[in-house]
Amino acid sequence: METFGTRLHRAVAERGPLCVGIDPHPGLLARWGLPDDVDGLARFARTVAEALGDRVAVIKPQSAFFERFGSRGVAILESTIRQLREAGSLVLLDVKRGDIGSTVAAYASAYLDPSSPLYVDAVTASPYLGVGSLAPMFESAAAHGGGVFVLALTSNPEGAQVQRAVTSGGRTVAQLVIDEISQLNRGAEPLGSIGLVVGATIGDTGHDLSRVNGPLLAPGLGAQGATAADLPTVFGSSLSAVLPSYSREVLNAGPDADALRAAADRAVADCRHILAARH
Ligand SMILES: O=c1ccn([C@@H]2O[C@H](COP(=O)(O)O)[C@@H](O)[C@H]2O)c(=O)[nH]1
Repeated sequence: METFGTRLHRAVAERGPLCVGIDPHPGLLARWGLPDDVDGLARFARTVAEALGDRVAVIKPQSAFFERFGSRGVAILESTIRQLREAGSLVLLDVKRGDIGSTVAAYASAYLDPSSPLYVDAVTASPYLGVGSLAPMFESAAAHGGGVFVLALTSNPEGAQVQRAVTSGGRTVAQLVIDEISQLNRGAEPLGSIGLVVGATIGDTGHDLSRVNGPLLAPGLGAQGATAADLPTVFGSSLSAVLPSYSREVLNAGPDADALRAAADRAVADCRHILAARH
């Protein structure tokens, strides 16, 4: 079975280095002329999947915007995931789950087991109950060719308070997370399947990402103020592993499918140019 790292490496080679988020904010629904209800959600998600599912490497539905409509919203999330997978994009579900290990095992069944209705290629996970508590997700990912992106240095300004706190061993919390994930990816070719989330907004991280050997998801581009030109400062010599992620910047171009495609094409061109320059 192919690993997620291998599948991601191929998808990026074929479609370009880009992740587009599906974040149906109430303001975006209004901008698209859609009602802020389940029907509006369904039309929004279907439009993005139809426009981008066959051309963007990774699509990242933000679970919160589906969950806010309860079980009907989750049903739309399920059908959106199916539609995206059928169209050929890898689906990264942004759920940022984390808990004690026995509960993480249930999250692993929900998202990384192919028999689940919410089965996706990869999920985001929070390490703040200890990186080891996420082991059931890592094991399930390994068993089924899935991936996990663990929060390390997030794009929001509040994150630093926790992530840059210094542990008893002298490393920051973020560096501890980075080092543990680096261990999990050791020796993987062409890329490990356990990634990290590192915001494109944060400037020079002051952290060592050189041994991660896994994908580095970079949210914060566009609406949060970062641009592709910021990526070299943030990622330095690890630039080749970066998966740039945009949500509102691309979604603002909708609902016209051609305009959505053009916005995604612009984003991928900007990123490809910057990432290629530093290889
Ligand atoms: O550090 C992080 C981790 C996750 N996110 C998520 O990414 C998108 C960003 O949306 P934009 O519209 O491109 O700002 C959103 O779903 C966040 O929850 C992040 O921004 N930062």
